[in-house]
Amino acid sequence: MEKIAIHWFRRDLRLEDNAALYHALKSGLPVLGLFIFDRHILDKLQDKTDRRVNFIYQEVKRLKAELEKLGSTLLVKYGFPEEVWPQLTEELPISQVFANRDYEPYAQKRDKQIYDILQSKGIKFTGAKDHVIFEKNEVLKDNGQPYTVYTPYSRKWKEKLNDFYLKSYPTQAYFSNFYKSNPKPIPTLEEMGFVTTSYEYPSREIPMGILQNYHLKRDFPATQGTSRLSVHLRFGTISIRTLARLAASTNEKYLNELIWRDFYQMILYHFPYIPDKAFKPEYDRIQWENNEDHFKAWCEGRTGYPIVDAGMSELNATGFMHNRVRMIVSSFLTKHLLIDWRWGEQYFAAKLLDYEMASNVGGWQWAAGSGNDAAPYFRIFNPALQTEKFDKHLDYVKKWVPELNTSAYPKPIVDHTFARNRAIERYKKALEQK
Ligand SMILES: Cc1cc2nc3c(=O)[nH]c(=O)nc-3n(C[C@H](O)[C@H](O)[C@H](O)COP(=O)(O)OP(=O)(O)OC[C@H]3O[C@@H](n4cnc5c(N)ncnc54)[C@H](O)[C@@H]3O)c2cc1C
Repeated sequence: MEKIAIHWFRRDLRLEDNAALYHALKSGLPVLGLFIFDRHILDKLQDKTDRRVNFIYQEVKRLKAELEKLGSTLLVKYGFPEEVWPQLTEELPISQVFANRDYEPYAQKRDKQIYDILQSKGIKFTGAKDHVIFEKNEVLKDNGQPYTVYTPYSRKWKEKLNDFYLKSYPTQAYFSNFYKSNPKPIPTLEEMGFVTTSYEYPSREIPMGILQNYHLKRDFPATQGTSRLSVHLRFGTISIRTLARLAASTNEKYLNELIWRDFYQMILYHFPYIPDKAFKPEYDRIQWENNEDHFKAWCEGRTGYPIVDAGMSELNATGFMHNRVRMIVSSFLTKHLLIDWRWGEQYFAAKLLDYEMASNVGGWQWAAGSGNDAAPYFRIFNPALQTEKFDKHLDYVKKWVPELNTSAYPKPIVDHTFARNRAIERYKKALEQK
């Protein structure tokens, strides 16, 4: 059998404008696509109807069908990558492997392990940048250190941006280089321990009208003012280059949000301890209340604070929550309830369709005040004022909390003024400790 190259799809579930796939297709070797349902990740998911798994499954099937139309196929495996790869190298004449880089700590460890396995068999493993516009050390301070504050980072990011970084990889021109194969079987979701659910995922189309008016509407959760593309950026079902190119020519505010995404990816890469520890260590001295009843009420949307409950109810029902409301509920958990931000981060990790470790940890540490460029600890969102400003007519609240103004709706679990003062005192005490 002739030598082949493998393109290992991970968070880049598309054929068009895909960096590593482009390099694979130009390698001169026939290219076979591979996707591994990774048991290190799947085994930890408790909800067997998990929306993310269903989403990935649907997209993997789409990718497989697209490849089969081109006379190729997608190999789909279920297992532990460090066991799947040695097996594949026995079964197939692999000479090179291509994949796009992933900056999460687990992925970095996994890729190093696979790199070593492949190297021991004389197989080259080539990585490419695809998930972000600028990665790792591409945007650094003048002294060579990573930025930890967003504003100067974004300034430098914009200075560095040019057409080269936004250009699409024209993979289509090389589609004839896919390895010719009959269709291969794919394990069912049920065989992998999950249940197939029907759920309508946000569209993969880029909503140009929303991008144009983004700066005016993005903060109002009752309106469709944001793009809802987060799940597609997370799994690479759209290309960040395509989106950033459109953003750069349409709406700077929208581009700024994409820069936040790059920023948090870069922060996680340079500071891989932040999923577990405060970026600013003194914040790990805070004495959290960690009241389990309060945490349960927050998770279930029964805090008696309508905007908080609406957000949690939207999250539980759909796997999505509007950014403004994410900010309010995370501030409420960490400040009003004095519950460790890691509890909230974990809850979001279990529920969010667009869960992305870098952005989620970044968002939570921002809310808790412990992050690299966080809200000052004494800035405590007032849920009532936030509602007045961003959901004046209670359209969002009423949609998600229909029991509002009935006897079924709970009384507030903490008093706002009491909670605010308690948080300021508690934070101050921790930060003043030597
Ligand atoms: C506590 C907290 C947790 C969060 N967890 C996640 C998460 O797990 N995954 C995630 O993708 N985003 C997260 N965010 C950021 C943000 O809320 C979502 O990206 C956004 O709500 C997704 O909706 P959208 O696609 O309509 O966003 P839009 O407003 O249309 O923004 C476009 C894209 O920009 C990126 N983006 C926007 N805001 C941010 C931000 N603050 N940080 C990083 N990227 C951003 C996203 O990729 C988003 O899809 C979190 C924010 C907070 C405050």
